[in-house]
Amino acid sequence: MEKIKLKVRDLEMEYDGKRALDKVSFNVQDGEFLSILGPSGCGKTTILRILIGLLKPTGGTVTKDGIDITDISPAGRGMGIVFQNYALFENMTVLENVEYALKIRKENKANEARQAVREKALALIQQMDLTEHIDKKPAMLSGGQQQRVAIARTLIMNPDIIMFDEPMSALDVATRLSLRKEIKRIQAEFKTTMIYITHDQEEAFAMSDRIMVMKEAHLVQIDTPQNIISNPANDYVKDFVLSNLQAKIDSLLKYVKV
Ligand SMILES: Nc1ncnc2c1ncn2[C@@H]1O[C@H](COP(=O)(O)OP(=O)(O)OP(=O)(O)O)[C@@H](O)[C@H]1O
Repeated sequence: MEKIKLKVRDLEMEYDGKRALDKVSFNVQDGEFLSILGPSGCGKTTILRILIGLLKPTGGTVTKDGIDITDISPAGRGMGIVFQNYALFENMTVLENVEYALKIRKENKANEARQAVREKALALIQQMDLTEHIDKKPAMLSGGQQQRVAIARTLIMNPDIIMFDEPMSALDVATRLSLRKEIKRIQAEFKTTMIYITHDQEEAFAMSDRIMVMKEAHLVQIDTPQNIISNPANDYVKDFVLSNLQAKIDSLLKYVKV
């Protein structure tokens, strides 16, 4: 039976009297890949910052595994986040970046714990295909490699939910495609619940179990990619989601010989 991982109810956010979220409610299933899709300024990042605990909502609740976490600090939520700009420590090597958070947590423990942290970091670095770059600083890596370091650094904390805030927007097309596969592989292997913010329709349709479409502080539709295509909630969904995909299909069809 499906289990609800996150329950979001009537989420509201106001910045200086301006509404950025208006009564947004949705569930995220355990192990699900949910994309939040919408144009710039519709409230995607605001939702993510509230879910992870960096921002306190002006109204509504967030429940994880049946426990109200609305007022719990980010560190106590067991969630990880991967940012658009990687947010790596520039003065640290790949290994130091990946180890950092877990090392801090276990700082006062025995050498044995430190050894365990090292082993876990090495295993993740290998899994993310970064072994040859282990002693390099972020500036010496490509954008895709830096994003893989950022993902390894998140995974070392064993989060049961990982949020991605437009993680591919600075990357070229080929790197995006390989990182998409990598993220889906991690999801399958670790059974992690993933919430993925994007304004790229194709990315959302290629990766998601369900897509949540937003417009101007409101949730417009949340459903599987198939159902959004076959049954868009309104003209906005049809235009924003589908016409953009159609434009891509049309441009590809030019290359098809009939
Ligand atoms: N700290 C803030 N102070 C004031 N207004 C803010 C703040 N953060 C966001 N907003 C406003 O709230 C609305 C939603 O912003 P948000 O960043 O959540 O949108 P978004 O969908 O993530 O956009 P983008 O795709 O451009 O990142 C926007 O109108 C934005 O200008």
